[in-house]
Amino acid sequence: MFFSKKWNPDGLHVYIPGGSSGLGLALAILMVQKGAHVSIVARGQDRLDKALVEMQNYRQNPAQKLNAYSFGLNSAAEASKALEAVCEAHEGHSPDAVFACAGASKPMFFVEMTEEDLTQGMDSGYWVQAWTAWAAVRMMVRQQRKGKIALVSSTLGYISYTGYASYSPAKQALRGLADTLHSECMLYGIDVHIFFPPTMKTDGYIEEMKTKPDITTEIEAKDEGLTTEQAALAMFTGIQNNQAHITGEWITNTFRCCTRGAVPGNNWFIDKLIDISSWVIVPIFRMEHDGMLKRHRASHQEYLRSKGFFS
Ligand SMILES: NC(=O)C1=CN([C@@H]2O[C@H](COP(=O)(O)OP(=O)(O)OC[C@H]3O[C@@H](n4cnc5c(N)ncnc54)[C@H](OP(=O)(O)O)[C@@H]3O)[C@@H](O)[C@H]2O)C=CC1
Ligand SMILES: CCCCCCCCCCCCCCCC(=O)[C@@H](N)CO
Repeated sequence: MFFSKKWNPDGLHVYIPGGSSGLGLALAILMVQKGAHVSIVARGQDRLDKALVEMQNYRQNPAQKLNAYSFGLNSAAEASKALEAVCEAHEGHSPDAVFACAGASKPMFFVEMTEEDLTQGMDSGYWVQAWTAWAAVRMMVRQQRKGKIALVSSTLGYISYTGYASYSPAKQALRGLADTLHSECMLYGIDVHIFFPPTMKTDGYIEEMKTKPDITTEIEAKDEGLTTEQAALAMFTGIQNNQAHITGEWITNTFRCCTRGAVPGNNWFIDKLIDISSWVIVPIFRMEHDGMLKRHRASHQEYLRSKGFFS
């Protein structure tokens, strides 16, 4: 609304699952800089400890509660336990905002994926955030408290290409969950957002490069990506502007506008102009993309042979 005040995290409790690294850590630091009480959760204690030390450097006042807890988040029980631990330092009150950043990807060719690769893709792309959303919304509703929930998808939550058969479905499922909750949580005055970041050079990115097919890297070469600081700021700005779907650069924003579904857009007029531009831009992307794949056929056969796939 024209006169409505922008969301201000100063003095609020912000819970960031996946806050020990990458986007989550950049967002945690940004929230500390804005005066929020910040809790982060991840599995690895080392990175949690380092992250907490870094967050302390940005503290605005001595009253800010900055906490880190080690939990896995892959099940309802773990996500609930993590949430309870996080709320203990806040008289058991539900967080004012939950920004679910945890996630991982293991890009590979579909034909090389095992059953475990595919099911783990849903665990570490979808359930790792979905269970937190489930636990947090239930807690907010039980306590009759309002709040904000933001999930983190990816450009691959809108589109996909070779290599992401275990990851893109999970990120697209997160979009389905966010759009459902955007509607359902109106019953409770809880705002729901979802962010679609492009490439960010994080620890997670270094990890995914270990298995990523060359052809996937080649397709992604046109994506300049964002630093985690830029991405965190884009996510925060989108949340402040109450955007249902948030993007941080033009490529993903184009896919947002031409894959728009039925949630509110970000600008009634400009979104349409971008949608019209996609009528030209997307076929150009696709021509280039399809050409790359077709040119890669012979060397892919060679690759599969060298891996013993046919024997
Ligand atoms: N980097 C990129 O190019 C892109 C990333 N994204 C998405 O953005 C989000 C952040 O990515 P990025 O910053 O690169 O990731 P990082 O790998 O750098 O950080 C991921 C964070 O999540 C935690 N985490 C991962 N799995 C679990 C789990 N099962 N339980 C608890 N905590 C977990 C990690 O800690 P620990 O491992 O110790 O548990 C870490 O704190 C992810 O959802 C990712 O899919 C989207 C688009 C592009
Ligand atoms: C069929 C037409 C396809 C056209 C493609 C052109 C667009 C290229 C930009 C893609 C950027 C993707 C970033 C995703 C990062 C991500 O989520 C992973 N790094 C996992 O973490």
